[in-house]
Amino acid sequence: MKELQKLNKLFAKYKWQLIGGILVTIAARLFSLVLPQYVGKIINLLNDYGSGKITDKEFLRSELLINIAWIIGATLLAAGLTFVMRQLIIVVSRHLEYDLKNLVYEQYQKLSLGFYKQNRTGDLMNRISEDVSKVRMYMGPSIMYSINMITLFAVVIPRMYFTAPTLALYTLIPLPFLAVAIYVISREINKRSTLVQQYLSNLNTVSQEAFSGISVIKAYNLSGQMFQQFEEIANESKAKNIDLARVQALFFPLMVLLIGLSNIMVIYIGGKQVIDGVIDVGTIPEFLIYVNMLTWPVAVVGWVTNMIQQAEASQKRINEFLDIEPAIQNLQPQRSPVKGNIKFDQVSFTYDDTNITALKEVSFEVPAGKTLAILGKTGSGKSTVLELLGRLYDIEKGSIKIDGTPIKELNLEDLRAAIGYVPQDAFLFSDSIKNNIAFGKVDATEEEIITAAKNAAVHKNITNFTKGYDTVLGERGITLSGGQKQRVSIARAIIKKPQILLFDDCLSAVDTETEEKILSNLKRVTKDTTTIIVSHRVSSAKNADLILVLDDGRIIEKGTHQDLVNAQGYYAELFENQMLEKQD
Ligand SMILES: Nc1ncnc2c1ncn2[C@@H]1O[C@H](COP(=O)(O)OP(=O)(O)OP(=O)(O)O)[C@@H](O)[C@H]1O
Repeated sequence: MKELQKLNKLFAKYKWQLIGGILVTIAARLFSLVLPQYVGKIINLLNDYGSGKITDKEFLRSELLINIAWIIGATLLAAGLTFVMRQLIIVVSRHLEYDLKNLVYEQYQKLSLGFYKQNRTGDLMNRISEDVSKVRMYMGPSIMYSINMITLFAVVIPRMYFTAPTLALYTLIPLPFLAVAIYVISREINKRSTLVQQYLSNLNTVSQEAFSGISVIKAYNLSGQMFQQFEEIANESKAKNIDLARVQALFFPLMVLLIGLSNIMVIYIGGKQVIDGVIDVGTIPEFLIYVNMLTWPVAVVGWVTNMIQQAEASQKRINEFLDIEPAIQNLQPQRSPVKGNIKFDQVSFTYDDTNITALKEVSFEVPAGKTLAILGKTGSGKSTVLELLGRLYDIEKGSIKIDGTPIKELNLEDLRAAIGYVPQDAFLFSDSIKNNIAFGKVDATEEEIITAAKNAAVHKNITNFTKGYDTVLGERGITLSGGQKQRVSIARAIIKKPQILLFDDCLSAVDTETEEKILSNLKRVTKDTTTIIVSHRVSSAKNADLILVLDDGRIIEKGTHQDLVNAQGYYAELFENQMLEKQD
């Protein structure tokens, strides 16, 4: 139960509802005890009438009516209270589930990119859905059934014992066996359902990948092979489901068998005691009802024990993530406005997971409002410079300052709010184009959205779609071309009017003419914005105030376009080649 203790903080928030739920459960159980006693009384009355002890029919009728009224009244009350009990405890467990999901989601958002590299998305999804659901079973149903069971035992067993001690003993003998049997079976059911779940998630992964990559599968004529792979997993999944069904099929027959045994004990031992005059005949139906009332709670002992064990295991997995200290922390509670002067001083950076040193002693400065272009071969560290500026990773060596302050000392929210980042692989949500652009500025007006799209040279493309800005993208919508995606992503960054704009090779999929148009628009609308353009093309870099050429994490050339052309190095060669390509 150590892991589950973490939930106590959440429980505290709903303590009054929970205490209310417990009291209502106890009351509901007490009222449900009226039925067996009054059924016993009715049978005794009828027995007395049959044996001639009662002769007054009117008296018998009114007595029966009174007893039946008691039964109806108490049963209705017990039913009403059971409803309130579920409303309180189960509803609280849904609130707790919601709180726990939010807690995990909030933590996920705080965790760094490094965390996401180390953990698979499927695992993150599982912990926030499957595991949280299992913990909810502990927070709601197990608590409710446990209280129910304890109250019922505390009241029914003494009552049985005082009414007929020997009969009580014989009746109760099969019940512990039932508890153990249910425990064993439900443990087996859980083991097998976990396997079924695993196969189901394999099936989902295979089908999802197949559907996402349907164009590649068709182009390479791999449909048959993919189907075979699917069929193999589907067959294994079917086998696991049959295994599960086999054990599940044992659950109810076993319960019926053990209840049957208890019932036979009541009738056999009870019948003998009635003949010997130890108990009256009404005790037999009274006990039969008790046995049936106790069966489910007894079975629940095994079931709940299992549920708690599973919740403990799930909470352990959730705690593993909740206990991770986010690698990137906000160390500055005060607001820190950003102007945009960027200075890298001897910055070196190694990615933890690959151990690749992506940047080696990199130093440069970009005054606020100026433009820097970074060129270099693939893998030379260009994107890393941008990621470090947004504090997606923290550096160990050197310093990165904005407006003279080390970025770690800036308020993290303000820093990120000041940055408009267009990543290499533009990610667009399955939503309208309008909302995808407004993602950069939630309260953007229609006019702002259109202006941003015009500046990103994508307005015309958008208006050509029948639904214009309301066109839905992604799975249920249209697929944009690579270049259109990049430009929508640029519109999203510039609508934010940030102090710093970071473009990671985001003009690679547009033709040079459109590239020129976007760059000149950017120059106009972002004249006070510090801009860093990462590119493979000289055309994107040539007008920058400063150009860096990176090679294997080091700066090998640095200067203006003219400086670097004169230097006759990598940049000059690239420039010449690209000029030649243009002429071809
Ligand atoms: N998240 C990461 N985890 C581990 N290693 C990484 C990560 N991102 C990049 N690297 C490694 O760091 C080095 C620099 O990568 P980076 O993406 O900065 O290069 P780049 O110059 O932007 O390349 P490209 O032009 O192909 O985009 C590469 O060797 C890359 O494999």
